[in-house]
Amino acid sequence: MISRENALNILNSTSSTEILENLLDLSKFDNTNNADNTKNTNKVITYSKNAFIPVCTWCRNICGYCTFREENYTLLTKEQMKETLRESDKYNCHEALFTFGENVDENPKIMEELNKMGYGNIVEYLYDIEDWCLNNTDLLPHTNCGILSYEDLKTLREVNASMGLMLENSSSRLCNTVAHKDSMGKLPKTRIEMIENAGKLKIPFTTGILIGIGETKEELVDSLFEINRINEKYGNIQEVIIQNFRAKKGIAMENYPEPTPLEVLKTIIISRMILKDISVQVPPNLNKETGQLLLLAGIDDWGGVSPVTKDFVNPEAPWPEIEELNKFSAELGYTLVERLPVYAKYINNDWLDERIYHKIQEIKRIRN
Ligand SMILES: O=c1nc2n(C[C@H](O)[C@H](O)[C@H](O)CO)c3cc(O)ccc3cc-2c(=O)[nH]1
Ligand SMILES: C[C@H]1O[C@@H](n2cnc3c(N)ncnc32)[C@H](O)[C@@H]1O
Ligand code: MET
Ligand code: SF4
Repeated sequence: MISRENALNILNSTSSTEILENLLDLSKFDNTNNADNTKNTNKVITYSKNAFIPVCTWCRNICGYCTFREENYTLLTKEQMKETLRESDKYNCHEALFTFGENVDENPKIMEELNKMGYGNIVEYLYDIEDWCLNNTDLLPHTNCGILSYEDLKTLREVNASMGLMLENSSSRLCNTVAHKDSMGKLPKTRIEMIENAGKLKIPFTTGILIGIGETKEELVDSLFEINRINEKYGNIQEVIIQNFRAKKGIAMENYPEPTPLEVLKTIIISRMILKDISVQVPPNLNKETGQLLLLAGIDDWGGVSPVTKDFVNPEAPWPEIEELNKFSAELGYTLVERLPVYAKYINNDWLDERIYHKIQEIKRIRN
């Protein structure tokens, strides 16, 4: 691992020689997350074929960068979700990504709708559809819905292969800025507590940082060290998403500059140097022009890509075709390999509920 000071030097560097030297240095940090540790030497880059299910678009937070949240919300019916899941099953997708607003049942209108359908809260509703998903399709649920309590995480572990929550950034200063001032759920302390609870419960976990939301370089570096600290303690972080802020019409941060390609590249370099035994993921739809350079800088995962649904968080950014991603990766000698929402090294009874473990064996039997 490098020091905080070294990481900052890399982010601050304006020398092309120095940046290229750091790229070469990456071979010393062969720390990718793969059960047999051969992923990097074998030049493998993974992705997960998924279905994006935006369960509900209301949210108790109002983040300055978000277009997902709607006051005039939609709460998907179970039938609507089943239809997407059935369709995605036909395309051999193996991940059902349930991403939605935080604590949506704090909204009394939503609670009323849930009660009418026979549910006491949103977690009961989610559990029910994820249970259906496991019984009726070959998709494995991954939930990313914001803050959940220890008890809720424990319940949802029974029906999820992995779960996720972006740390976004570890600095509470951002809670006084346009990014997070109306988002109590983005308080780093609360987010860190949930990621640690997932660790205590042995839930394979996805987290990440959102770069370009007004953080300083120090805050960016500290966020990566914080994620690594949690993983050293619990070993539950399977991957870190380096998500680049995208400016869009209608958000409070509409006129904020997006991170430059070089900022993203340097962030990937230091991520590889700081994060030990953790995959580094970059969404290909947010890095269409520069994705290949990020592969050069050591990313080893493209994240979820869907042949059926759009990215509801970034709906203006279409997914590349898997064939295109394949060509894109092959040009640098990388083989594109599909993975499940849970990484290989966590596929055992210690990290997965018995039912999920069995389902994965079943899926593997069908595929092989
Ligand atoms: O399509 C998307 N998928 C997103 N994903 C999906 C992700 O790429 C995959 O679900 C994971 O790699 C698990 O396979 C997230 C998952 C998380 O746990 C946390 C945050 C994200 C963010 C996004 C996102 O903005 N868009
Ligand atoms: C699902 C994840 O998507 C990210 N997210 C939300 N809005 C944007 C945006 N404008 N650009 C890039 N990423 C965004 C946040 O990090 C959230 O946690
Ligand atoms: N609302 C959750 C969060 O920001 C899930 C992703 S954004 C739609 O953590
Ligand atoms: S990013 Fe997530 S928490 Fe923030 S407003 Fe959007 S849905 Fe809510």
